[in-house]
Amino acid sequence: MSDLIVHGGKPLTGTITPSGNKNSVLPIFCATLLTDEAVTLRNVPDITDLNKLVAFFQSQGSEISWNRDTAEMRVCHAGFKSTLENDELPQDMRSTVLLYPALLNRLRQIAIQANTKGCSLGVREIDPHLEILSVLGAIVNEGDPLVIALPHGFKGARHWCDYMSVTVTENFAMAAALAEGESTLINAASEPHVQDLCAALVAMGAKIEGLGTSMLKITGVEKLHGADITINSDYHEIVTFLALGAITGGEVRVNKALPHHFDLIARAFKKLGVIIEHEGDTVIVRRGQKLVIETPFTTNLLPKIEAAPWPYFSVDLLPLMIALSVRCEGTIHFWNKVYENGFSWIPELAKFGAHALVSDPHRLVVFGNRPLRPAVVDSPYIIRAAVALYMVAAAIPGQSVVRHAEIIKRAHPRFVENLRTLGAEVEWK
Ligand SMILES: CC(=O)N[C@H]1[C@@H](OP(=O)(O)OP(=O)(O)OC[C@H]2O[C@@H](n3ccc(=O)[nH]c3=O)[C@H](O)[C@@H]2O)O[C@H](CO)[C@@H](O)[C@@H]1O
Ligand SMILES: C=C(OP(=O)(O)O)C(=O)O
Repeated sequence: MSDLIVHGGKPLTGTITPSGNKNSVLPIFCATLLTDEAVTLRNVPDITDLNKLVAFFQSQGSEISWNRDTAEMRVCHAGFKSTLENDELPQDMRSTVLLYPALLNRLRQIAIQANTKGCSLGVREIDPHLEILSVLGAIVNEGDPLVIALPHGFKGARHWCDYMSVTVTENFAMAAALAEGESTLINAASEPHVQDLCAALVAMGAKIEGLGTSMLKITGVEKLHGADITINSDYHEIVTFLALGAITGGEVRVNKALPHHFDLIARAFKKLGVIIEHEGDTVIVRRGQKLVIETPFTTNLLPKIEAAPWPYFSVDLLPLMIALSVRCEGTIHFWNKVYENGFSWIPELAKFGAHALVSDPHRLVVFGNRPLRPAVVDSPYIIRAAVALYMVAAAIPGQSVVRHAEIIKRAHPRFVENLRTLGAEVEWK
């Protein structure tokens, strides 16, 4: 059941309620291990990454009750064992790194693989994580596996990151929340999910200033406590359904959006001719958008969408814009300032008849509106590349197949069910 069988060419129309953001729920779920008190989580998405972490915590003695129908979960780690049952932490997901601060706090020593895999967008570095853990008092012993020890607990410190890393910032916040003294992180990431984690830590009793900025100041507290936390909607999923409406010519409404996330996202859509509207917390793409790439006033400038750490346009949303541009009249340049392997899947687009040139590992030019045909394509291990390939298939009359698309389940529960409510003909096989 890993391939998507797609009968495309129909305008997708209807209303979607998005699920909780994977990149918010995973760090928040890992942060629950920082307390022995019960934490309630709401709007919890039933995704494979989270299920792996749940299985890991349960094998360690944590009590977890998860009502998947109401998306509510209660977590209590009072019974968490003092040694690890299994040498291996959950695999094939970047968020495994987010277990380090709480595990070190509880166990004082962990062994980890230097090669933690997330999406195959590029080298997923471990060094900046080891660096912040060391700065905050941990000792890293070379070897395979690497052994990290925390003999005396985390100690507050000041650190300036090489670059704004999402999970490094999240790990710093979790470790510093229970460190002795004050900590400062400069060049911190500020993605909505980083802000969500910091807000969740504050709800658990942490003292954090600078949420949403590039400098976090954290005063360590002795203990964190239980809390009731609602996971925010997944803006990646919201953009996915809006982009699907636009590429198929249908009208899609997505509710429960946070409008303040959408200024730059709406600008990116507009560069592709698509107008995004808001009615309260509902975001709308109207039927029959004219997919034409906006012409800049500056002569001899190729229109571009560039992705970098927030508040730039999000790199995880770039594949969705690339897919949309394939149906647009005109030529556009995409610049992925983050990952060196983010365009590895572009040759698959050519199988549909699309014309796209990867000019270097970070830059792509799409020559839009070429005649398209159904195709059988292979998804890489990149969530939104699989979604992007589906988007193009959904826009082309006839049967296409997106092989190995099951990676979508890492982030988007009920993906196919949601598509069917919009009138899509699609199934897992
Ligand atoms: C679980 C989770 O939250 N995963 C997200 C998190 O991964 P993650 O936290 O792993 O991503 P990072 O922010 O660390 O960036 C990924 C890689 O990009 C490179 N890099 C990044 C920024 C930069 O200015 N310079 C640079 O070189 C580094 O090699 C880095 O290892 O953030 C990524 C970037 O938004 C998203 O794609 C992932 O979905
Ligand atoms: C890259 C992603 O996730 P991860 O960092 O977990 O691989 C993603 O969600 O697109």
